[in-house]
Amino acid sequence: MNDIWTRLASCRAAQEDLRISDLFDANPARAEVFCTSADGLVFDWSKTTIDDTARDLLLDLAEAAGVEARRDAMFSGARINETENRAVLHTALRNLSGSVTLDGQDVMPKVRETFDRMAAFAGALRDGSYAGQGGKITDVVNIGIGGSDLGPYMAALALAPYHDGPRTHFVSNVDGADIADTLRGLNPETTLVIVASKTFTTIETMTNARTARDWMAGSVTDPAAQFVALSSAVDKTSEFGIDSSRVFGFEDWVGGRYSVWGPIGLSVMLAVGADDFSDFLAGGAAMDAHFRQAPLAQSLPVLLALTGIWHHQVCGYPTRAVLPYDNRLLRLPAYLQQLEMESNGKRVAMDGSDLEIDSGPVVWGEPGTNGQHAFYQLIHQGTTPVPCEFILAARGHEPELEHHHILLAANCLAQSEALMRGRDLEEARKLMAAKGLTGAELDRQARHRVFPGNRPSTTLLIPQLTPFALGQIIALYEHRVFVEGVILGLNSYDQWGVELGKELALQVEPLLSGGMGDDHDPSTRHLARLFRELRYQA
Ligand SMILES: O=P(O)(O)OC[C@H]1O[C@](O)(CO)[C@@H](O)[C@@H]1O
Repeated sequence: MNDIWTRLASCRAAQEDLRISDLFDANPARAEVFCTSADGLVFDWSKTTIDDTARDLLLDLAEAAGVEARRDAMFSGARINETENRAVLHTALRNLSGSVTLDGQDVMPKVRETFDRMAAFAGALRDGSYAGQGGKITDVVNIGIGGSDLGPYMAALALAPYHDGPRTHFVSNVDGADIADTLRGLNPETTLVIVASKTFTTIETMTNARTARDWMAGSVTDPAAQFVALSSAVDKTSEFGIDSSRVFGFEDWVGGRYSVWGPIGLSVMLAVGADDFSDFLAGGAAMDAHFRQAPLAQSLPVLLALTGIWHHQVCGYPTRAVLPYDNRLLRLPAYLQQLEMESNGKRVAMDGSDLEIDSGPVVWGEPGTNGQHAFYQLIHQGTTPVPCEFILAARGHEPELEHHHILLAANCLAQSEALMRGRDLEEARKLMAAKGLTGAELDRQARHRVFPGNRPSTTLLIPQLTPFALGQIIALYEHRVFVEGVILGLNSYDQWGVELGKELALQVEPLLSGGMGDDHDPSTRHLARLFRELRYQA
């Protein structure tokens, strides 16, 4: 592999004066050749500096890393999460007719049974046969954090046009403002609280769950009857007092950030119904089938991963932006931040050695067109290129507002064109001359109006943001993370990097109420003292 990395570096070095537009001149079919589709999803990666040589080397890299063998190992239930000795089988949650054996046992009967229980509960809640102590459930509050919040929250917003169940709310932050603002205005007698936590020990979630239970107990005689638990620690859910009929469990082979497909997605199922939720699963399963069957050169997850590797590890661009031109994908960037950065933000390889190459990039983003009026200035004219990943649906859900959708789409395509094309000094000078400027002032003003261009982007085009398409998109990004992780040689499925801060928070807490805390550094002790002083000032 080292040899391929070296050749990739040389290939990039040889591109010093290359402009993406030159690649289109050299190959009139580039727009079609560097555009790959699967099951209605179109991935355009032509507006990048990946030329034929780079593409072939990147594909060699995927092959040399053993992506296909590792992929097959994942789907077959091998314990590829080696630092936690766990299988990685979230894909089983979306392929209900499949069969997967783990330690000699078929895991699917339990998965199907849990799905059926979820669907029955969702049906009962939606038709009112399961009700709160004040009548039909009107509001559902999902309490969770990280993967127990970001996935369902993102999906519930994305599927708003399909939402015909109770209102859904999401509380994640331990900041009391989050739960206070959410519960204010809700009726405890018609509210269902979902405690979503894989471990059922996460301090933020358990603190919020207890606060919600106290809130409920102020109004109803049996608060626990309006609580549901989603967890892989089923024993802990009974300690909390939730009846086993409203506990939906899952196994440790479902990672937190990969868990929206199972019980953690219950809030989404309550909102849109079991049929639409099944379509979401079907979209994920269709992407799984594509990933397993398509050759590397035709595989959307592989190509998305390889553009990521090219931009970050080869070109050295430190971040990438995810820019959905779809307001309902508002939480997709936040969701992908956890998916990508918690999975691939690591400095040690699977075998315990230091990673010899940069791990995953910083991921960030915001829906267009809002981002255009905020940070696109930097994307167009800042000194560091930001590879942009545009996402666009051909159809919206508001036929009466079609002109909005056309404008939205025009902006999306215009941005990727502008990023690639740029505007040179000569053109900028002409613009300034047309405004009547001359001499040094013309030069000065023109320079500010130059766009360097040659900035890479990809575009994912979907027919419409349906439950099926959302499932495809999420599974696509999950597998992209997997492929990048295999190429980098790290374990995408653990998250040891979140532990130290959690441990120290428990030790800092007494310091804030006046404890000695000699174990802490001078700055932390000083800040804690200032915090106490400010807190107790009148
Ligand atoms: O579902 P749990 O166990 O409450 O964990 C929540 C989140 O905390 C983490 O473990 C670390 O922040 C995430 O991986 C996970 O999604």
